[in-house]
Amino acid sequence: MGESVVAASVAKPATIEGRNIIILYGSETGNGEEIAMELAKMAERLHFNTIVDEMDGFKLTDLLRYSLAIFVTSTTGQGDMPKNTTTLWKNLRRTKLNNTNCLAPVKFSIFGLGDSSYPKFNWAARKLRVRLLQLGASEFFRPGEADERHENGLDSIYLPWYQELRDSLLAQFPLPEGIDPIRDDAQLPPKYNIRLVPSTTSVTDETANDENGNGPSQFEDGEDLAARLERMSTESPGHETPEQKDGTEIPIFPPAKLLPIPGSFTAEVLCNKRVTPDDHWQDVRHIELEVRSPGRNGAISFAGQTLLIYPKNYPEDVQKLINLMKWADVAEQRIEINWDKNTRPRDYHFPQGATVRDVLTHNFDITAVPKRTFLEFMAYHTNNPLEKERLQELTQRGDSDEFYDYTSRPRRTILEVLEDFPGVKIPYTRLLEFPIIRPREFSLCNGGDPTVHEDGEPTNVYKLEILAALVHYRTIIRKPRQGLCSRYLRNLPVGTTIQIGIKPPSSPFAMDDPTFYTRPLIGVATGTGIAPFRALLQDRCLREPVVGPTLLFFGCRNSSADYHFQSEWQTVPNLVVHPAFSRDVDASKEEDPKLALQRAAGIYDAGKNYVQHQIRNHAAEVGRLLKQNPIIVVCGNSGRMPKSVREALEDAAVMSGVVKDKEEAKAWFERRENCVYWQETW
Ligand SMILES: Cc1cc2nc3c(=O)[nH]c(=O)nc-3n(C[C@H](O)[C@H](O)[C@H](O)COP(=O)(O)O)c2cc1C
Repeated sequence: MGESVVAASVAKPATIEGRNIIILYGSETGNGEEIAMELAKMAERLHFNTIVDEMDGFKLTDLLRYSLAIFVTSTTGQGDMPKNTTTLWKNLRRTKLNNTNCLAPVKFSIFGLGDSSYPKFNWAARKLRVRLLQLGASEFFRPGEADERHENGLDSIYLPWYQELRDSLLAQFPLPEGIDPIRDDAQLPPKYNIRLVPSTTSVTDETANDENGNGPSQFEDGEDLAARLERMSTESPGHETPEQKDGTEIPIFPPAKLLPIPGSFTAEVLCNKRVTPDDHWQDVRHIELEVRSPGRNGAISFAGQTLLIYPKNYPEDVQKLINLMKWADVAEQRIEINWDKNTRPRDYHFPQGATVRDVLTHNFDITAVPKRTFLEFMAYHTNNPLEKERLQELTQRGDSDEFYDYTSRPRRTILEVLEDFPGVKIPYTRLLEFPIIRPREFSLCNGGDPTVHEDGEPTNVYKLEILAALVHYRTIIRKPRQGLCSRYLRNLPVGTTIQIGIKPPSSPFAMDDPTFYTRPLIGVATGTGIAPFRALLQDRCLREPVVGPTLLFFGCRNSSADYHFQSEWQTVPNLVVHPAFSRDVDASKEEDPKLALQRAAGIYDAGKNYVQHQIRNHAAEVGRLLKQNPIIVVCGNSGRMPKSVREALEDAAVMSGVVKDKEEAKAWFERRENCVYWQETW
């Protein structure tokens, strides 16, 4: 029933006494976790008894039980360790461990993930490595440092490192005679078991027992999802279905079922308004949410915090996958998932009483661009030799270009890839091989006091606001693309209850430090990067009657299209704004000989006026604030912007006489006693 028509061969690793490895990861958005999982599979193929876990899931003393350890960690915030490393990292740094050599038995290697546009590139991995060495651990293999900025992203460094690590493991820890590594064309057994639950059975797993008694796949009007999809497919196109501005149908919105995610809560959508003109290239939404906080009335500050939104798949996409995989007969059945001991990933939260259709809707990102490991997995589940061969070719680790040309560059989705390989039939028992849907992060754009007041009294209701740029573009194969969350937000109806979370600020200073409100602030923001800056300004205005001087450099395309919150700036005390419009070119200015000279010196570029040009244009103002121990906040797109801005600020420091030359300027911005530098780019 719904089971694979393709019998993939499964090879179990041998149990070899003492051949243990532990792979510990720190990850914020899943890249590090993905790499850790892939390394674990590689180690299992080499017959290591392998454990993979978040760093926080692990005690320092337990580390000593493993002969080998691989650490994988990204860097987050301002050169910080990811949240799921905090406890282990704190324990490792305990002063009483200094000079103890307590990790002498541990042989380790470390792989860092970072982005070289941040001033503290790969600092988390570097700090961790230094501390492990200080405590006496030794390296069995060289460290790796991947950079998101490379042409093929993290893979440019990761793939060769992976290959060398594998060779090194085999050379240093050879297999006993008669045991060979498990070949890549044989599948490893899963660490979980999925079974269908007969409808009369009561199960104790979190996937069962819907407390509210609601059918898991029902709309608010009670109509069953499967029935509605069936009805839709027999209706003429457009019938009853409203149209979007571009003439395409608005698809049925995903059901509002909530997931049992610890720390998350619900919010009601109050407003979902497009703030850029219809003919502007980008659809930017101002979204307002109402949150009820039981037991808490009055002031609460959200400035600098990040809102997490949990998007869902559209029913039509889920149906497409069900048809492709031939899962129709199991789609509405409840499932129970059991994990091998100590292998349950912490971020899997299935709806109560979940069916196959439910987990496909709420948990798995079926429109993500597939990772190499997913294509490898597909190869196990086709009987078509041509498909198998093609998938194996695409996933060769030595040649990442072919893989990128097929997946990342055209942004092909998992659904499309499965359509390209119709012979692939994944059994529902391997559902967990699909990538998990992760929450998307948005900086809150309101601060101050977001409490809703009634009759002058504060209530326990709060308003949260975000500014979301929806991802929608055509790829090199001319296919229109939308991000999973962008599509979710684009059609999000007012009045819907959605699931959200809040992440604390990653700011390098304490937000409750009173000097934060009076110190000068230099803000550099591009596009929706203005969101956290607006929240900070609202906070500063509320808290302190004397707000420190504030200088804002804001970059966008046009003064008339995406100059967000322009009308609000006049009311903010002590604020000077210097916008930069990259597409508004004033032809008369181009003829100005003074500007022509400035352009030649890279100070003014009439064709492309970016924030970095404006920083240099106003070097004297910047210098005045630099001398007063300012907070500097840089928000917006990653890429070249953060580096160009840093260079422009260094130039401004030289031009205004704060420092003597560029070299001194570089060191000046690093010193905490001169300024606090906070970069929030994505
Ligand atoms: C808010 C934020 C802050 C970041 N800060 C840094 C940083 O200070 N240094 C760095 O090298 N990379 C930084 N990065 C880049 C991440 O390390 C990189 O994107 C990595 O692939 C994320 O992996 P993960 O999904 O496992 O967390 C930052 C990324 C984000 C989104």
